[in-house]
Amino acid sequence: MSNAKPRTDEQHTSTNTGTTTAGETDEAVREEWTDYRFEGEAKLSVEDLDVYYGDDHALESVSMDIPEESVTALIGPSGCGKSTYLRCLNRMNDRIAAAEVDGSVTFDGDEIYQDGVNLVELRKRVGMVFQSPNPFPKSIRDNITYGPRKHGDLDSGVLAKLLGTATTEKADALVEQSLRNAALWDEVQDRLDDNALELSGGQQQRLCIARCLATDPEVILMDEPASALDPIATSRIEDLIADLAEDYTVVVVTHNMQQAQRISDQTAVFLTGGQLVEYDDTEKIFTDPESQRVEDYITGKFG
Ligand SMILES: Nc1ncnc2c1ncn2[C@@H]1O[C@H](COP(=O)(O)OP(=O)(O)OP(=O)(O)O)[C@@H](O)[C@H]1O
Repeated sequence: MSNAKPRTDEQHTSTNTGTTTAGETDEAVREEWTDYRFEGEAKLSVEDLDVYYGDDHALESVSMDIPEESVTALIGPSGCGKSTYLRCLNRMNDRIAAAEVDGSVTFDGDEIYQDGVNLVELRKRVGMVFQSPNPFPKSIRDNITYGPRKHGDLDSGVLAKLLGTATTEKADALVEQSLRNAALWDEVQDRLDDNALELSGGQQQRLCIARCLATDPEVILMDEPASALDPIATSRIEDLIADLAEDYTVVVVTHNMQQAQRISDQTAVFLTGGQLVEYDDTEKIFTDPESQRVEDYITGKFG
């Protein structure tokens, strides 16, 4: 999965008391706990991000680098800002009239919060999968080809170059490739013209992932992608996420701490007030967190 590496002891020196030492502020300590270092490039880099919904300060000065080709889990109690944070990464909060975003997010080094950014292009490169499967009420095939057709990608652009010549052949190849990558091909290859709403919930969610893959993203944002699914379907989604991380940068919100431990390379813990309190290798977060509040949260003492 990831090439992310833990910090060295010199870089990672705070104690496990959750309290401040003389002269330090809470902020200073938290910054140290959230300054996750890794080898390789940051795919997304978030700096001093604040989000307000009217008077509600939903995210408070969050800074966080996300390593490429790995799984980053976002955990924390309800209302702590995980979904808000996720939506900042492809500017989906722009669609919420009350949301005001302040700060910087760079994607491959380019600022996404600047004038002139092509949001359609951004959201193709930074795709999103939601909590409840939301396939279009169309055939399985059309669910996959809808986006690329709408954006003309079957006739020009990267997908066209990748996928043969005639448009129909390109579409067939795209459908098969996307469904294979979403681990759904074997189950639906004989029913591509059936309505997607006839699929099971777990199949619908994998179709939504396939639909996202069909637009050729580099990052996949997932907001509790398995919370509406039964244990078997959840397990398939978890396996799929692990596979996807070989080629994509995956950021996933989950309420399920066992799931975060199973699927992620690094975990960010948000707590009440929209604060990122600790960000580190998943194993470290779940076995030896620095913050007492994080320890209390992951051991079920609150939240
Ligand atoms: N569209 C919105 N309009 C107004 N306030 C919102 C909106 N979306 C979220 N909020 C507020 O922002 C805060 C953070 O919400 P958010 O959904 O990001 O948290 P979360 O950690 O994802 O919660 P959950 O785990 O319950 O999904 C909450 O106080 C919430 O009420």
